[in-house]
Amino acid sequence: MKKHVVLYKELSEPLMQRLEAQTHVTLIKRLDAQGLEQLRAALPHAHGLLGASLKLDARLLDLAPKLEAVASVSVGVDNYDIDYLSKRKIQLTNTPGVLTETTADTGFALIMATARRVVELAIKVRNGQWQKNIGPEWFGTDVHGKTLGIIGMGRIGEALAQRGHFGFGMPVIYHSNSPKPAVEARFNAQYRSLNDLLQEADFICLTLPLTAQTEGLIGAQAFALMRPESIFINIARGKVVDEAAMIQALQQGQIRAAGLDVFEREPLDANSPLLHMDNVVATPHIGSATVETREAMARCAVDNLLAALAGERPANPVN
Ligand SMILES: NC(=O)C1=CN([C@@H]2O[C@H](COP(=O)(O)OP(=O)(O)OC[C@H]3O[C@@H](n4cnc5c(N)ncnc54)[C@H](O)[C@@H]3O)[C@@H](O)[C@H]2O)C=CC1
Ligand SMILES: O=C(O)C(=O)CO
Repeated sequence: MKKHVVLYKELSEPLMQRLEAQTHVTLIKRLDAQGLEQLRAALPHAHGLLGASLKLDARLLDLAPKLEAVASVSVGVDNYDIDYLSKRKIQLTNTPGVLTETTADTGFALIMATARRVVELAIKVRNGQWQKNIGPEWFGTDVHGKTLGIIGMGRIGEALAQRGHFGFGMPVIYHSNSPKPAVEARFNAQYRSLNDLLQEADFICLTLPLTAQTEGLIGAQAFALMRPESIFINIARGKVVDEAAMIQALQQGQIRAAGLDVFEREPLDANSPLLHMDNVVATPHIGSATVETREAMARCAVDNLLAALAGERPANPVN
């Protein structure tokens, strides 16, 4: 008998065909109010779930007594109650690795955009404000040769270090759970305490997961340690940062600029002060959002789900 899978993310035709060949699929196209209703109605029959961007807590999981596996189309797993999934012996999987390079590209795009004021100045050109040779008031700051600070030296942190070290001649300093000698050797990187990194780095980049330990890690005290010429980049998760403290740091000139792909609440509120600051580049959580990478992530999630439902060990177990 085929098992029942609930998808809350659309898949490409080839992946859909693969999944449908082996399982009964219920597709929920959008997680709006109606989609959530459909999800609740489908959960009692579900053996497998596949999707992203849904807070999957005990309340929802309790609607799914037959659930065996959840395949997240993401590397971050902060949306899942992992302890409860484990207690219920439900296999959670994620998609590490396949999105690493693309997400590091996004990080570097934010570094370049903030340092060279790409978005702010492109808007001025579009608005007809470029009417004479530009002066220092439109100058940016160099990226090459500046100190790159990475908080969370994992897969994406390393890919960022690679770009900074080999591509831009940047000295790399990092803070992580523990020192990483192989990374230090490869990128001539140096370990720092969190506070030392915040004081020393020209670019402070977050590439660590959202966990109970990292929630709110970068707050008012952390921004107070940064320098007025520092640029803050967040491609990790919004809740690692105290957003109100970050807004205050930007308003008071405690830091030069911020490049933000993730926010405390997503989508970002249209009234957020961040949207009225020339020195903020805000993107809509596009870290892994390329055609190629999103397909690779979906393929990885389908592989994981089918393996788990077949009683095999999936390639990317989380619990
Ligand atoms: N903006 C976006 O679209 C994307 C965001 N992400 C986020 O990036 C995160 C990192 O992804 P990967 O590099 O693949 O994960 P990873 O597990 O390879 O790296 C995370 C690193 O952070 C370190 N870390 C964990 N807790 C820490 C703490 N309390 N203090 C210091 N370091 C700590 C770990 O030791 C590890 O080295 C994901 O969990 C996800 O939240 C990932 C992909 C796309
Ligand atoms: O994979 C993740 O964790 C993301 O944030 C989206 O790619």
